[in-house]
Amino acid sequence: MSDKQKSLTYLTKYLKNYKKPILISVAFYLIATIAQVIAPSLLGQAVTNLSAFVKWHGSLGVFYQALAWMAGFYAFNSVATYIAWMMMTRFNANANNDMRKGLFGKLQRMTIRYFDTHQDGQILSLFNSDLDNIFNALNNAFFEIISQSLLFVGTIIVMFVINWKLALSVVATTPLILLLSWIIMKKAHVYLDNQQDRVGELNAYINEQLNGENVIITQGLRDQSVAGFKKENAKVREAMFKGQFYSGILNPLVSGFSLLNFAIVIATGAYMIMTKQVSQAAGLGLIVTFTEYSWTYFQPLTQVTSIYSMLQLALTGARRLETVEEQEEENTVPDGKTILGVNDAVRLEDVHFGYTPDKEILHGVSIEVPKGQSVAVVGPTGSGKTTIMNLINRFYDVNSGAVTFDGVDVRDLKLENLRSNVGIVLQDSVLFSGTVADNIRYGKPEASMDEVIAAAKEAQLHDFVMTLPEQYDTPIENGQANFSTGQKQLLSIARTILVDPAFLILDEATSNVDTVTEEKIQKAMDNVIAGRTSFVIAHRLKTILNSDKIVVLKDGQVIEEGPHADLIKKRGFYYQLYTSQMAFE
Ligand SMILES: Nc1ncnc2c1ncn2[C@@H]1O[C@H](COP(=O)(O)OP(=O)(O)OP(=O)(O)O)[C@@H](O)[C@H]1O
Repeated sequence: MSDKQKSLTYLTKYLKNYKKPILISVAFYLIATIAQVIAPSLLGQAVTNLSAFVKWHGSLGVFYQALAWMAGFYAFNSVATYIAWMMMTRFNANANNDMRKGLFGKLQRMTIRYFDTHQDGQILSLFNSDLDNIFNALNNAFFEIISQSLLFVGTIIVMFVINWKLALSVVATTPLILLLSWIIMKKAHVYLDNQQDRVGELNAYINEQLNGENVIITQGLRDQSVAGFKKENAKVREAMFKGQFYSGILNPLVSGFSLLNFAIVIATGAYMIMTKQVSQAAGLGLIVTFTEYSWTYFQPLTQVTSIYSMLQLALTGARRLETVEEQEEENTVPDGKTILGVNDAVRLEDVHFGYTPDKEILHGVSIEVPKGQSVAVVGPTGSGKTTIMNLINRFYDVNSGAVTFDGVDVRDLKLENLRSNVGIVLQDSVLFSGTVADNIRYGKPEASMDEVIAAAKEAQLHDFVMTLPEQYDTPIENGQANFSTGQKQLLSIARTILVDPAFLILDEATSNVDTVTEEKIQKAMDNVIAGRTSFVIAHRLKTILNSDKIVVLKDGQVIEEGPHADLIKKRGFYYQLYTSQMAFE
């Protein structure tokens, strides 16, 4: 699909529900245009009558009558335009609302791959730049184009009906204008597209730097961060300048041509009077009428060129949003099977997987986590531990082999059913706005306060919550500053305990917390693991000594497995890992 088709597909999709208000507004614009197009001919009549009066001293009745009609038509034009504008503003707000909802909903259905490969800032700019551009264009440009097109066509028809020679003189320069506009618009289109892409990149940079502010400050990287910003900002400035420059020169160009046309119209009218094609009075009337028409005729051209950049930015936005709409969604397997807990085992069976086709990360990994047992996976950084978690939870699909729950391939399970059976405690726990209790209840909103407190106790969080000013009703402050990393992880464990998943994945993170918190986390983890089928990604071997089985992963392959004591006896890779870690404890 071409870029233009993409933009139109997107806009049609969201605007087609508003056919009725659009048609009514167009109808009112049509009425307004008819009034606006007729008014100048009345002005001409008035002038003809006035000049006849000056010459022959007849009656001024027609003059006053024409003036009154003209005022009436202009008033009618204002009222109809006002009604059309009101309807359009309302429908635009609703359509933009639909687009925002559509985008957010779509993002919620996207695959993890999309979020892994797109920066937050780029995604945010869809909301705060692209949708805004569409809103502005719909409000200020879309209907302007409709009304101006109607005015344009109407003016041409009326001009040719009144006097074809003068009508020709008005439209004489149009082919040249259209050719020049086409050339300039093509150039502007490229630069305006570029402008939006650069704005997206700048947003992504700002977002990344703000997220990494702690590191920037502690590592003394502020100058570097500002230098990076200046570089990205300069790209935006350059793209904006070029985009606005090319789209901006259209307007003065067309305005220049419209002035030239006044001269052409007056000269043609004067020529017609001098060559006696028309009487002096009628000729003067025609000149006044056609200078007015010349203005009305050029108005759409100047208007459209002045809003061109706005329109183009909206089309670019629509294209970028349509690209998002086309993205692959998570396959929810609506007709899939369901399981009720884990009754046998969760298995990885000869799994091969790579995030990209050219780089395989897991090379035939097989792991079995029998019901009720805790299996830990250890291995050097980058060996593929987190990748296994991503496959079990079906964030990604295997290239070959299978991940099975009680023998059922996860790809055959309803996604909702799979996720409801799996609970994950991540290293980086996220708290949402709301109270502490709301956050513990996150996965089970209907949980009673007693259940919340019991989960918090089991997760070793209760004592800390009792020290907070409003205890379980304490709001999570912006930026979650009232919670430390360790406390956030305890809260995340409490959340998981409350949901009571059949299968648990723990991405253990005891590395950057103090020893007291570390002990608490350890205790909470032991509590949450007890009696549950679980898979623990271990970074510190001390924490997994009691696991039923330890799987050692290296370069995407299982090289050893068994209980801690057996692996130590074996004196292989695990033994080396363990002894080197213990030396630092
Ligand atoms: N979203 C991704 N896209 C592409 N490659 C990825 C992605 N996530 C991880 N990788 C790559 O896959 C490999 C395994 O990464 P993974 O995160 O599974 O390792 P890990 O054992 O969990 O490491 P760590 O102990 O540091 O967390 C690495 O080479 C990593 O660069």
